[in-house]
Amino acid sequence: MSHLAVDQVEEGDVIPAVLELSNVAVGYVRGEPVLRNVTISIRPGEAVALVGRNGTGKSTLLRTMRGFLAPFDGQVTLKGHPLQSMSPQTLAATVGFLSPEIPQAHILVDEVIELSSLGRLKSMEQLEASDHPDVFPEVSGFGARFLDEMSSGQQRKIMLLALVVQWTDVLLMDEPELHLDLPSLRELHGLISWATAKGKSVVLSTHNLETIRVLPDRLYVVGDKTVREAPRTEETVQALLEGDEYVSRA
Ligand SMILES: Nc1ncnc2c1ncn2[C@@H]1O[C@H](COP(=O)(O)OP(=O)(O)OP(=O)(O)O)[C@@H](O)[C@H]1O
Repeated sequence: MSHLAVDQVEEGDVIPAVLELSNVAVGYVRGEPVLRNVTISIRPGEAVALVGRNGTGKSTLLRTMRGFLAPFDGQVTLKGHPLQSMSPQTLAATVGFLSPEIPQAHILVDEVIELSSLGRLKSMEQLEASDHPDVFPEVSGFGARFLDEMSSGQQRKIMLLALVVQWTDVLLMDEPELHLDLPSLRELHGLISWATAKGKSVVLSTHNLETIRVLPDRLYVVGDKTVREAPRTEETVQALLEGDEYVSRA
């Protein structure tokens, strides 16, 4: 199934979802799902944020979207195909995943870029010379540095660039703001907007107020063992600040 490029879409067109969850129940112990009745549709070129209190299931949902966790019930489809039937190679080539943990690998940044881009780019220098999001300039000269000899924020920036160079249709980010300083938060938003402008879909979990207020096209609140879409309004933000899991529907 092919997808329309974002600039080919006209008003009234029905844009096929790139990633769909239908009535999904998922968790770690059968019979005790963390989430149930989850129905979500992610379209090309949109940024979607998952918000909600600690332990409600945002990471669980992202892991399900990446195929790391199989649903107990319901179905996840990627570009119209059941995700569970896809090969690990196809899945990895279609859905990228940024984990909140930083890999403690003694590996050069140039190697991270080369491995992540499957050899398309050999170095940070080649990344800089290619079509790329113009962000995080302070790590641009870090090609010959080791990942595990950098600060947490610097590592996070490299991993964000590594996610982008995978060139997947879907980018999943579990709390991408972790360790970033305040100016870098704006750059993260720039990186995500760059990706969505290229037709990529971004799904991220976040506890960051600025991200929630300015970034996502759509917002899903995770709570009460399920997921609800909510409008990106100040009213929703206030409800989230008060810990109200019954945030009104969009
Ligand atoms: N590997 C695991 N095995 C068993 N239970 C788990 C595992 N990982 C998470 N859980 C449980 O699943 C529930 C949801 O956890 P999850 O990490 O998805 O929450 P979250 O919304 O991402 O939280 P946070 O905002 O704190 O990152 C929690 O009750 C948690 O204890």
